[in-house]
Amino acid sequence: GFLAKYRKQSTLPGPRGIPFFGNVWNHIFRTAPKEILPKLKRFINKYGSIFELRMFGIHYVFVSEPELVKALLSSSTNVTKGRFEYSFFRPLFHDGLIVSEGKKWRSRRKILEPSFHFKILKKSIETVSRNAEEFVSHLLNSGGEPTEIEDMIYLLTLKIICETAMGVKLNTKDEQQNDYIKASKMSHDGMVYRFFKFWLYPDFIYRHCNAGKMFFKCVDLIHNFTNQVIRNRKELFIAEKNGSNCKVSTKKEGNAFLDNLLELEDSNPGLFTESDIFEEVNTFMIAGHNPSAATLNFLHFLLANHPDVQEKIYNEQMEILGDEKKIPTAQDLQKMIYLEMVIKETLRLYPTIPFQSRLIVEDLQIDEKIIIPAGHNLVVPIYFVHRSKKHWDNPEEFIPERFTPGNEIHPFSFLPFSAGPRSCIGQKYAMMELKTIMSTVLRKCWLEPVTTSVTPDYGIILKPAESIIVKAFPRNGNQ
Ligand code: HEM
Repeated sequence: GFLAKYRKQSTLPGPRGIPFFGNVWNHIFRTAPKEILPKLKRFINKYGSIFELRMFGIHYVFVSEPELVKALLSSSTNVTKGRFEYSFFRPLFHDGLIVSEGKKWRSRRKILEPSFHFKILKKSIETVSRNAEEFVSHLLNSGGEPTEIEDMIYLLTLKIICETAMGVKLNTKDEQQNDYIKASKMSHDGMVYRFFKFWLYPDFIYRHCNAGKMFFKCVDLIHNFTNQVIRNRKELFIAEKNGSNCKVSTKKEGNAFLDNLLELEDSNPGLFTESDIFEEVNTFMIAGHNPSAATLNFLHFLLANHPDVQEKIYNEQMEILGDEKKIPTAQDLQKMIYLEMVIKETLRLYPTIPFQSRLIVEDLQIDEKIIIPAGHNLVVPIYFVHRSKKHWDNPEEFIPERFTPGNEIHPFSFLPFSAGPRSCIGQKYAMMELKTIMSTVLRKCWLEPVTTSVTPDYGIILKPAESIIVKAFPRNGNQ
């Protein structure tokens, strides 16, 4: 009977606001984007693990205590994304898995999940390895000179997702893929920019201003590239199908993601359409290359600055694989315990998706006293959950040993892939990809730092404010 239902006249702590604009206007909108993370940190320090920001009657409840986060992310009903801020995503993602809701999301998730089954992922290791080797030779071509790695890394992960999931090999010399990567980054920055400029919220205004025009130009470029990938694969798919009387699916075991969708279209005419294929291929091409690339960027930075960790990974690699050329098998990847600890520690310090939000569709009791009413948004600031002093010793430091198997870690204090029903569908894929790439890079290269410190920048994808520059030397060459 003591449950004090938290109503619109909030009893939750938070900075003071003004009517209509709430407290977002003076505390967030008027803050430079690079000051947002420090500001949110001050709020958490001041108001604790649950506080509220409000604007235009929309409530954002920030929850950073793992037990409370658990109530949210384990919920099977609160799986809808924050409707307002995710509406900025729609022109880019349409109604793909990242933003879809309700029945559509549930059925799509079920259809798409088997494409990321372990059996399928196993088949991608070789492709990932081959692309990683090409990346290593570019890196080593620099002859030990300071090299900015971000562009090379984005191209690497884009090529990997296109080849493994879409069955389309990109032409290295083709400028279009670089334009795609640039447009994809700019569209993300564009969405963040819009969020801070409330007068750009109405679509009819946004479409006519320079920022909006630039955003839609990027979206067009991205969509054209996606369509080209689909066309390329579809031509092959049709040719294969016409070449034999049997269905394509019976010929190949463990098809790539796009082949599965083409089969669905083929066997359910009218029910699974071209536009259904487009929205998911487009979604998976973006989500499948962007956070992995951002993570690899941070990984190279951390490893260049921690030679002891690099050496330990190298030793583990040699123990498992024996030499620098061997392509790892799925079992080999499973044995790379220390490398996995390093990847996890990188994702703890730099969770490349730093915030998640959910729309509460059914009143949610998150502890004995507090019920968040339907209609509010809950935001999990993962970046701060990962740096909480309560749950991590020396949280600001890079200590892979904290992930030694057997160490006790609250499962909801480490959420780089989120958790529960709406967690990352590509989590296993990403770990396979990151391990395979780092195994290839570190067996062949020794990294030294040029960039020695970074400041993470607020964004949909967490990125360093500075360019990451390293020097790469061959491991068994003239070091
Ligand atoms: C290090 C790499 C990655 C990280 C850190 C990451 C992180 C995340 C997180 C935190 C979410 C939940 C987002 C939210 O709640 O708003 C998510 C969702 C998603 N991720 Fe990943 N991801 C990674 C790689 C991938 C890859 C490789 C793919 C595809 C192959 C992928 C596809 C998706 C999709 C489609 C969703 C939406 C799932 C749904 O709503 O049902 N991600 N990811």
